[in-house]
Amino acid sequence: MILLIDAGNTRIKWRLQAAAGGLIHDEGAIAHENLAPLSRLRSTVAAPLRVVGSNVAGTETARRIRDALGVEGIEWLRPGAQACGVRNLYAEPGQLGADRWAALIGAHDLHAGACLVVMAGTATTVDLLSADGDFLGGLILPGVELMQQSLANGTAQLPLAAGSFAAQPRCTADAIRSGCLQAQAGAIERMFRQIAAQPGALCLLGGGAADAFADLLELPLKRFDNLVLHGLATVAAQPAGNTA
Ligand SMILES: Nc1ncnc2c1ncn2[C@@H]1O[C@H](COP(=O)(O)OP(=O)(O)O)[C@@H](O)[C@H]1O
Ligand SMILES: CC(C)(COP(=O)(O)O)[C@@H](O)C(=O)NCCC(=O)O
Ligand SMILES: [K+]
Repeated sequence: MILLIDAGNTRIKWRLQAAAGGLIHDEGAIAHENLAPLSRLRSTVAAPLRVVGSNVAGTETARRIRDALGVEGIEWLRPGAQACGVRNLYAEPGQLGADRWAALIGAHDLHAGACLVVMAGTATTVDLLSADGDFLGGLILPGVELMQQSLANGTAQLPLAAGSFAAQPRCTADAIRSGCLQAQAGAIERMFRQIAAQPGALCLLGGGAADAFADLLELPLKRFDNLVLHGLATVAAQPAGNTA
């Protein structure tokens, strides 16, 4: 059995499957505060269990996950210069978030053409992947919630209110919500222009906040909620994956 773990800044997503490319037994998402579901999971799985993960939530999180699972050897993905047909063109490949790296590997495995890999999580990342597997570069934006919070935190008059999207917002709450959603959608559409002319160019969208603006996007779009986990499975299926 293999357990795949995507530890993000808001939540920890996990998937238990028979083998790297095998049948999915169970999956879920949990808050950082309560890792008990991972301990329960471990106790229901007959050993041996291989654990492969990506973590952008810090070393303390890695330690807590290890303790909750009661395993020593978690194979954490380390972004490098290349893996599974994807080449990392970051000036310092190791600086790239492990979740972005896994998602790019997952995207390249799923889609033959150029794609824009968008993950709407705590932050929103918008990453360009060429048809031949080059990660060309990408954006990091505050996620939808962080954008709204930053306005409430940084101003006297703006509340953290539940607004709705409007093309022409006419109240403060709607203006905030619409501004944050348009910022996300606009950044994504502008990045997509760089690959739009290529045959089969596609935007792959995932992450917990994707529903908030998916409908606004005017581009070829495919929702894929577990791109990071799919990428981790792709890495795990390699004879010598780029994990440590
Ligand atoms: N049940 C939920 N719990 C937490 N966040 C959620 C939930 N549903 C939607 N969200 C949104 O999804 C974001 C977290 O998405 P996720 O992909 O798990 O992020 P990360 O990988 O950064 O942990 C939150 O910022 C929030 O906007
Ligand atoms: C950009 C991120 C904060 C996104 O994290 P998330 O929203 O998934 O929790 C994460 O991928 C990260 O810490 N990256 C390291 C810096 C980089 O990718 O350039
Ligand atoms: K993530």
